[in-house]
Amino acid sequence: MANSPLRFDGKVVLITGAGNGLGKAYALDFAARGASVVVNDLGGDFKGVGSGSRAADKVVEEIKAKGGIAVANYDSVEFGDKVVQTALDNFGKIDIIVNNAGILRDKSFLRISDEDWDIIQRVHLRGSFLICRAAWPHMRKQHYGRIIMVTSSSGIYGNFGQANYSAAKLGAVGLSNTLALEGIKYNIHCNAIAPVAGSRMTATIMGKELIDALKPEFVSPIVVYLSHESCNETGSLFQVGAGYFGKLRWQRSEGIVLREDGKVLEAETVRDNWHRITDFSKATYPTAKDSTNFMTHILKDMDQAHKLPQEDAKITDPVALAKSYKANPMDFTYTEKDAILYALGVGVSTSQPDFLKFLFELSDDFSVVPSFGVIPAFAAIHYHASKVPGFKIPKSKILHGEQYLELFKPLPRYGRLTSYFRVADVLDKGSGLVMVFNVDTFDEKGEKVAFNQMLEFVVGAGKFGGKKTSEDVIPVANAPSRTPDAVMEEKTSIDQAALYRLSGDPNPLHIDPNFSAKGGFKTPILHGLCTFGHSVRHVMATFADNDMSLFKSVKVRFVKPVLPGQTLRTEMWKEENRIFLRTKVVETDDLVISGAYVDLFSSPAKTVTKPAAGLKSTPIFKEMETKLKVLSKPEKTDNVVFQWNITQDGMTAALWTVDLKDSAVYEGTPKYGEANCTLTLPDETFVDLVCGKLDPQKALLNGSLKLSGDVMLAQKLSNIFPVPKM
Ligand SMILES: CCCCCCC[C@@H](O)CC(=O)SCCNC(=O)CCNC(=O)[C@H](O)C(C)(C)COP(=O)(O)OP(=O)(O)OC[C@H]1O[C@@H](n2cnc3c(N)ncnc32)[C@H](O)[C@@H]1OP(=O)(O)O
Repeated sequence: MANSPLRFDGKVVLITGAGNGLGKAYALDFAARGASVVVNDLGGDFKGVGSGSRAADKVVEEIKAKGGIAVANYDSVEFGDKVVQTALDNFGKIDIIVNNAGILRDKSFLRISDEDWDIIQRVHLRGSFLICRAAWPHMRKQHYGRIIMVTSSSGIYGNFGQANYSAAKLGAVGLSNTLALEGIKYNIHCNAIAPVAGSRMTATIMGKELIDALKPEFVSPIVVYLSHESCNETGSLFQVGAGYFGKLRWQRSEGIVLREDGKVLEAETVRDNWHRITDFSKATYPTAKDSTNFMTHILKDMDQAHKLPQEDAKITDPVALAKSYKANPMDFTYTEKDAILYALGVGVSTSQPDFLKFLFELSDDFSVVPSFGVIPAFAAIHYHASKVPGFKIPKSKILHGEQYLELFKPLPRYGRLTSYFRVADVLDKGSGLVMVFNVDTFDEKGEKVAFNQMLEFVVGAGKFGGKKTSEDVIPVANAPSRTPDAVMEEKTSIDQAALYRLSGDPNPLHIDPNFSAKGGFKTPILHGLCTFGHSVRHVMATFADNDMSLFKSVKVRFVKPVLPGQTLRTEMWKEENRIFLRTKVVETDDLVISGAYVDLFSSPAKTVTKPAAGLKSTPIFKEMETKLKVLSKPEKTDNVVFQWNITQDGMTAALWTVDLKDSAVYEGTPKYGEANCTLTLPDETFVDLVCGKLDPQKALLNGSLKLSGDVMLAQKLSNIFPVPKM
C-alpha cells in the first residue's frame, strides 16, 4: 500500500553502535515507528578506546521520553551473543539487526600495526559475524529476519589511509551477500549500505560544514525501508547520503576464451588480447547465480567466434578445413577524418553540390558514405584471409569478385566497430577459385551495424574438384532490359587508387607496377571497392537525394578491372525501392560492374513534386521543341522514349527518360527522315533533377530521341539547351 506508513509494532530491532550519529538516528526512527529497540553502545571513543553506559542510556532516555520502547546494551560487538541476549531477555525475540558499530584506526599502509589491523577486523567484520550468528537461529525459527550490514565506500573503492577499514568493510559486503543467499528460504533478508554522513568517525576526514550537510537522518529512511517486512530486496548494495540513494552492481566485460585444446596458454596470448579482456562494450551484470556456475555459464554462452583461430588436424577436405577456421574478432576504430578520407577515396569532391555533407565534419548533416560499411569488414578479411587453412593463395592473383553490404543502422560518424569473420564457402570456378567470406560487424553497444559478404576470385587456383555454387552466396540480379532511368558519369582521378588504399586496402596490386605485373596487369588497377563506392554514391545522389539513412544494401559483381583515371558511367533503373545498376568505363565501353543493385529503405522524403527552395522549375522545360532525325521507320508497337541528359561542369548530373507512351504528350509522329516534335513533359519530372542539384547558370540540357528495341537507332541531337536564368 503506497500510502500506509512503515510500522514496526511488535518488532524487535538491535542497532549496534547506536549511542551517536547514524546508529542513534536509526534507533530513534525505528522507535518512532513502534519497534522495540536495543540500543547497543560500548561507550568508547571512535578509536575504540574506553567504555561507559552514557551514550546508550541517553538514546534510550530520548526514545522513552517520546513514548517509545528501548533498552540499552553496553557490550562490545565482539561479544555478539551477549548483545543479542539483551534483546531476547527483554523482548523475547530478535527481528532486525543493523550492524552499525565501528571504529577507525586510520594510518597509511606502512604504519598500520598488527593491533590497528586486528581491532578493525574484530569490531567491523568479526563483530557483525558474531551478532548475526547469535541471532540467526532465532530468525530461522521464526521465519523472519532483516539484516542491514553497514559497509563503506572505502571498502568498495578503497581509500587512502584506510587499508584496515577498507578490507573489513568489503568483507562485510561478502558476508551480507552470503547471508542473503542462505537466508532467503527462511525469509531472512540481508542488504548492505555504504552511507556517507557526518559522524564522530567521519569528523576525522571531513570538514564541519560538510558534516552538517550530511545529516544521519538522511540515511535512516533506507535502513528503515530495507528492514520492513514488505521489502523484498536482498543481497544488494546501496550507496546513500545527503538524501541520495543509489544501488550498486557488478559489471563484467564480455571477455574471451583463450584456451585452445592441447595447447599451452601463454602470458603473451593474454597480453595480445588485453583489449578484448578489458572491453566493456558488451558488458553483462553478473549476479549471485554466477558465483557457483560461473565457468559453465561463460563457456556455454561463448560463441565459437570468440575463440582463437585453430585448425582441426583431423579435417582433410580443404574446403571443410577452410570453413573450420576460427577467427578472433577484429576491432576497427575510426574517426571522422577516416570517414572523410574514405569519401575522397570514392570520388567525393568539392566540385559536387553536396560535398560538405561528406567532407566537412562540422556541417549540420555530416554523413558517412554508407559504402564505408565495407571498411571494418575488409580489415577483418585482410587480417584473416591469408591465415585460412586448406588453400595457398598468391596475393597478386586475388581479385575482388563480388560484394554484398547490408547496413542495419546508419554508420556512426566515429567509433569502434567489431567484426566477426568466417569462411562461408570455397567454390571451384574452373578458371579460378572463389573464397566466400562473411563478416558481421557490431557497434560498441553490441548492436549489429553491418553484414558483408565478399567473394574473392583467385585466378588460376580453380579445378581443385570443389563445387561450383553455394546457397550461401547472395545472388546478383539482372537489370531490366529497358533504357536506363538515369545515368551518372564521373571521371576518376589518376591518383584514385593511391588515395583509396589509405582507407585500409594496402594491396600492392593497386599501386606497385612490379607487383601488378605479376598479376598480369600492365599497370596497377583500381580497387574493386573503390569503383563500388563510386557506383553507390551515384545511386544515392540520383535516387535518395544523398540521404544516407535510406541506404539498406548493395550487391555488385566486378567483371573487369578499372584503371585509375578512367571515367565511370553508372546506368540505373528504379523499380520500387530497388535501384538496379551497371557500371561501364566510358573510354573503353567495358562493363565493369554487373548484376548489381542498391536497395533503399524507402524513397526519399523529398518528393519530385516539391521544388528546392528558391528555384522555380516547372515552366522551364515544360515544353521543349527539338529537331530529331529518325533513322529507320518505326513500327506502331515501338516505344518512343525521349531521353535527356543534364550536365554541369562537364559531368553528367542526371539523365532522365520519359516513355512518351506513358507520361508525355507527343505531338508529331516519329517517322523516317527528319521531323520536328514538341514534347509536353510532366511538370514534376524536372523539379527534383534540375532544381535540387544544379546551378541553373551552368547546367546544360542535351536531349535525344530513342526508340526502344533494336529496330531503330536514334541519333543523338546536337542541340544543347541552355537552362534559362531564374
Ligand atoms: C589476403 C587479402 C585478401 C584481400 C583481397 C584484396 C582485394 C582487392 O585488393 C583486390 C581488388 O580490388 S581487385 C579489383 C576488382 N576486381 C576486379 O577487377 C575483377 C574483375 N573481374 C574479372 O577480372 C573477371 O570477372 C574474373 C577474373 C574474376 C573472372 O573471369 P574469368 O576467369 O574469365 O571467369 P568467367 O569465365 O567469366 O567465369 C567463370 C566462372 O567464374 C564466375 N565468375 C566470373 N566472374 C566472377 C566474379 N567477379 N566473381 C565471382 N564469380 C565470378 C562465373 O560466374 C563462372 O562461374 P559459373 O561457371 O559457375 O557461372
